[in-house]
Amino acid sequence: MANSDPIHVAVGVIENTDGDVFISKRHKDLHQGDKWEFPGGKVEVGETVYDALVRELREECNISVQTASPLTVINHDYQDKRVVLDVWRITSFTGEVRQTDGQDWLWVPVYALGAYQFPEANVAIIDLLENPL
Ligand SMILES: Nc1nc2c([nH]c(=O)n2[C@H]2C[C@H](O)[C@@H](COP(=O)(O)OP(=O)(O)OP(=O)(O)O)O2)c(=O)[nH]1
Ligand SMILES: [Mg+2]
Repeated sequence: MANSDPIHVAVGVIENTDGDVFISKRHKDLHQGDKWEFPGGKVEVGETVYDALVRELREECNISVQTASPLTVINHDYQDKRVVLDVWRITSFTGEVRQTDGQDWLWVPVYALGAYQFPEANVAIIDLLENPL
């Protein structure tokens, strides 16, 4: 188990009107590189997780989150790093979703998410999307 404090990450599940979910591919040099992810990033000092969610989705996908609801919180130990993924479903936003930093991106129907390689912590998120409580 990694000794350092876990990294708190705000993660957004964005759905379009067809019910497809936006995913993008992490740069190969990053932690968990070359895997698909939901947009998001680290909560900074002095920020709430919701602030971080809004900021990251503006930075990474060019949208203004209007409302979002908490979906789940995933604690995961990658051995080299521990993460707490604070996952939100984006319930309304303005702007047009686009990838802003050159990563590959896709809209994928929920039932097809299983065909993409995500970091291990995402398995529980995808399971929840496929089988809502
Ligand atoms: N954004 C995101 N991160 C994820 C997902 N699944 C998962 O395990 N992670 C992990 C990978 C990283 O260790 C961490 C997110 O860190 P990050 O490097 O993307 O954070 P960031 O966007 O703030 O990046 P940076 O400013 O530090 O470059 O969470 C996911 O679906 N989305
Ligand atoms: Mg990020």
